[in-house]
Amino acid sequence: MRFTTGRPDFDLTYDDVFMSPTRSAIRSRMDVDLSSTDGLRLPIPLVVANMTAISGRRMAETVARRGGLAVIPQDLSAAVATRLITKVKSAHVVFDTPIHVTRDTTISEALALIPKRAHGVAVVLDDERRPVGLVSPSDGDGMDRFVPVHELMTTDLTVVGADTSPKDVFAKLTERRHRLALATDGDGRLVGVLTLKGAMRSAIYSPAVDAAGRLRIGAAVGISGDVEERARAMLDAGADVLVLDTAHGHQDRMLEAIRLVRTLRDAHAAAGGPRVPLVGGNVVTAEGTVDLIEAGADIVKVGVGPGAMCTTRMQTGVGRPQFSAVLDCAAAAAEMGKAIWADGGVRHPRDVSLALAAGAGAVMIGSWFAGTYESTGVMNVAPDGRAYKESFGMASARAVRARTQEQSFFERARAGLFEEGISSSRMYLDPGRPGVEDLIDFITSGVRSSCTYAGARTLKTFHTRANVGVQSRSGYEEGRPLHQSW
Ligand SMILES: NC(=O)C1=CN([C@@H]2O[C@H](COP(=O)(O)OP(=O)(O)OC[C@H]3O[C@@H](n4cnc5c(N)ncnc54)[C@H](OP(=O)(O)O)[C@@H]3O)[C@@H](O)[C@H]2O)C=CC1
Ligand SMILES: Nc1nc2c(ncn2[C@@H]2O[C@H](COP(=O)(O)O)[C@@H](O)[C@H]2O)c(=O)[nH]1
Repeated sequence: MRFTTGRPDFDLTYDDVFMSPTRSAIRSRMDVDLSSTDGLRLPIPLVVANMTAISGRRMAETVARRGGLAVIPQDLSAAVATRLITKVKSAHVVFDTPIHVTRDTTISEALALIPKRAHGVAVVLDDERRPVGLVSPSDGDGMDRFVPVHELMTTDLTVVGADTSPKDVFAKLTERRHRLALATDGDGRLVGVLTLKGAMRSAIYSPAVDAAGRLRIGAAVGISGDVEERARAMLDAGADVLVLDTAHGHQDRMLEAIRLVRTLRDAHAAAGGPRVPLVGGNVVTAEGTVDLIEAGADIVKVGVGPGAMCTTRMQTGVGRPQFSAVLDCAAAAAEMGKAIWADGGVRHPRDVSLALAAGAGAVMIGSWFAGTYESTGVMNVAPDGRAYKESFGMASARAVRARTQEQSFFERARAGLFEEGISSSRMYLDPGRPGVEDLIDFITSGVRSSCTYAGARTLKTFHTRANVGVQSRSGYEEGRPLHQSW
């Protein structure tokens, strides 16, 4: 990456910079290879932040099917995290996990379940798990809430074999003018569902899979509890990446934790398990990056204070504008043959492109994904009718209270003093992009386009070719669309 007019002597946020187009030989945006350059070779360079309000089973499955990776938070008990990893590992790599109900489920129960997934229906199963109907929210219009679904379900179904290709599913749905196909096994039992849009996406995206062809998932390990026990449990559960995560990653406890987990990971690999990459963070300096890599991190997580739930900078004055932090840490990691994740502060597709231009191997996103069907929260409806989910920071009073449940009253009260995140925020679902896959489409199409403007077929080349300028506030404002006349 180069600065058009030289690097300024102050640090830069994503908003402070823009990219100039350069001559390109790339004929189509679809010719761009979006594989991550962090050593994980994820088909798309997106990672879901290990935040309790965001990253759970549904998020992990859905994002991995489109080629990204979700990291489950450290605050889940080892037993819950293990069950979650097992479920993601047994999920189908193409078909979405269905919402299913029985014939006698009431419409009100079905309606409560449907918003948990983006496909917008519940499949009605018989006692043998064979599909017999579909219910969608409109089926409940004007109906008594206690009516069993078999009285109002649709029975005109498109059923395909679980080995049908996404393109064939798309063709069949188009021919039948249906929106959703049900995939069944040889005994007619439900395996999964695929919408028309899902079939199109499955033909475009490749899933992020492990050596055995199962969906990939990462797990976070905090540094305050029993690091060894937690890391061992996550390795045994089959996590594909371990993320050692704390606010101030450039501290001795983090370095000790990385060394310890590296030893466990190496023993796990020597015993025939995979060599699970270790991620450590968060830091914002080249020195921090070097120290974490020397301790054994394969990837360093970069970002202090840019997050949407974050009060660190206001509370402490500490942090660093994220574009410069990513640029310096990525350069330091690259010199050691390693990579970084740009973590936090992403609000538009352009921010992802700029982080990749600055050298990030992948980009971690939290709050933006909180306002989707797949985040862990319960769907709420505001008085104005807009759907939203509640999100909160991992260093908020709410998260600290949950994390310290086992500790004494004194320790809990003391921990509560160090609040560095917000405990409640409304993340509205974008009616045009209510699912995380809609946001992934939005982001990856933006990044594909950025790459072709830079004449780059891969993200490695994009980093080399990106031509970055520094802009004024009005330069940034000029680029914002206007939804009404001025
Ligand atoms: N990227 C970011 O900007 C930030 C991210 N977070 C996220 O919040 C979650 C919780 O992190 P965290 O609060 O570190 O909790 P942890 O449970 O990881 O505990 C942090 C440990 O480090 C010690 N510590 C020393 N200095 C600091 C410091 N400046 N800030 C925090 N801890 C310090 C703490 O001891 P003691 O309590 O005795 O001081 C504690 O033992 C993580 O997921 C983290 O990524 C939190 C804040 C900023
Ligand atoms: N200072 C704080 N940072 C937090 C907190 N919870 C999470 N985080 C960090 O934010 C990113 C995600 O950023 P986003 O802009 O995409 O939401 C996450 O990975 C953490 O590093 C917090 O309570 N305080």
